[in-house]
Amino acid sequence: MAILVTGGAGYIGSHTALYLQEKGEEVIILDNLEKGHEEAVLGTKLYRSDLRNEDVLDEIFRAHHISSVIHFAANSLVGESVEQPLEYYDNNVIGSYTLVKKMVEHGVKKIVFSSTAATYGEPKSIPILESDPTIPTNPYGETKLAIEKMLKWADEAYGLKSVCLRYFNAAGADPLGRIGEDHTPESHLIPIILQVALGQRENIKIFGDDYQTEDGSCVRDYIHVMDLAQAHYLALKKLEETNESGIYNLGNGTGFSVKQVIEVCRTITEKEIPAVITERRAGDPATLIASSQKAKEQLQWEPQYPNLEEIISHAWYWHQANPSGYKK
Ligand SMILES: NC(=O)c1ccc[n+]([C@@H]2O[C@H](COP(=O)([O-])OP(=O)(O)OC[C@H]3O[C@@H](n4cnc5c(N)ncnc54)[C@H](O)[C@@H]3O)[C@@H](O)[C@H]2O)c1
Ligand SMILES: O=c1ccn([C@@H]2O[C@H](COP(=O)(O)OP(=O)(O)O[C@H]3O[C@H](CO)[C@H](O)[C@H](O)[C@H]3O)[C@@H](O)[C@H]2O)c(=O)[nH]1
Repeated sequence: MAILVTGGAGYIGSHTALYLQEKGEEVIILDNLEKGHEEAVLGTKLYRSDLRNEDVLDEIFRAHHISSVIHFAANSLVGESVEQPLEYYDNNVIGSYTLVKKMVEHGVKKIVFSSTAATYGEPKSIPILESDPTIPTNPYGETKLAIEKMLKWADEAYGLKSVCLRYFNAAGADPLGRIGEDHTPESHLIPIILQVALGQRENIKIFGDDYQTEDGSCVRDYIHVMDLAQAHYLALKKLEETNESGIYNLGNGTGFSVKQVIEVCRTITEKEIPAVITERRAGDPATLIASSQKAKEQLQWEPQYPNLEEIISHAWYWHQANPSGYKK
C-alpha cells in the first residue's frame, strides 16, 4: 500500500515524504513543479502533473494501491491571494475538489490536509484553540476553510475520513541537510533573513513596528518542518486506528517577534544582518500563537526541535550549502 503525497516536491511535502519513507512507508508524489523541485524528491516516484488533471489521478489510483492521501498542493501566499483571489479558488478549491472526487470514485477513504492558522483570521484570544472562531481575513485562508468544510461533508456523505492540520509558521530544514526551503521569489521571514546573512540582499525589511506587541513587530509561532512531518505520519496512524476525522493546530506554543527572529539569526550566522522598518504588510495579524495540546494528547505528537535556535541552525546549514537553492 502506498501514500499519495500531492505537492510532495514542495517545502513541507518533500520533508514529509522523506520522513514517511524513513518510517518504511511507500510514497508516490504528484506535483506540477510550479513551485516545487525535482531535486527535493528523494527515492520515490514523481508524477509531474497538475492536481486538476483527472486522467492522471485515475492513472495513479489505478496503478498503485493508494491507502491514503496527504494533500499539500496549493497556492499559499497571503498577499498574493488578496491580489489574485480567483487563482486561489481555482488551484486550492477546485484542485482539492478534483482530488476528493477521484478519491471517492476510487474508494480511497483517508486524507490528511494541509490547513493553516490563516483560517482563524485575527484571533480573539491567544493561544489559539481549534474551537476558536474561524473568520479568515484573506482569500488564502478562505479557500483552506472551504476545503476543510468540503471534507467534513464528504465524511458525512461518503465516509471519507480526514485530518486537517492547521500549521502555524513552518521553518527549518532536514537536520541532515539533504533538502530545505527553496521558494522563488522567497517571501517567508527566516529564509529572507538568511539571504541577507549570505549577502544576497542588502537588508531585512521589518513589516511594521507599531503593532500591539512587546516590541511593536509581529509575533509568530515557528514550527520545525520535520515536526510537521512527524504530525502527518501520526495523523495517518490515528486515521488507521480510529477512523475518526479531526482538526489539529500545529505550533510550538511560543511566540517570537520579527525583531527577535532577526536577533536569533544574527547569533546563529554571526553576521550583522541590517534591518529597516517599513510599512505594515496587508492582512498580517499582530500575534499568532497556537495551542497544540489537542495534537499532543490525541495524536501523541511530540515536537523534536521546539527550540528556535535549532530551527534556524538547520535552515542556515541548508542555505549555506545551497545559496542559490537546489542545484539543477
Ligand atoms: N509554509 C508554511 O508556513 C505553511 C503554513 C501553513 C500551511 N501551509 C500549507 O502547507 C502546504 C505546503 O506549503 P509549502 O510551504 O510546502 O508550499 P510549497 O509551495 O513549497 O509546496 C506546494 C507544492 O505544491 C505544488 N502544487 C501547487 N499547486 C499544484 C497543482 N495544482 N498541482 C500539482 N502540484 C501543485 C507546488 O509545485 C509545490 O511543489 C500548502 O498547502 C500550504 O498552504 C504552509
Ligand atoms: O521580509 C519580511 C517577511 C516577513 N515579515 C514578517 O514576518 C512574519 C512572518 O511572515 P511569513 O511571510 O514568513 O509568514 P506568514 O506568517 O505570513 O505566513 C505563514 O504562516 C501562515 C499561517 O500562520 C500561512 O499558513 C502561510 O502560508 C505561511 O506562509 C510576518 O509578521 C511578516 O509580516 C517581515 O517583517 N519581513
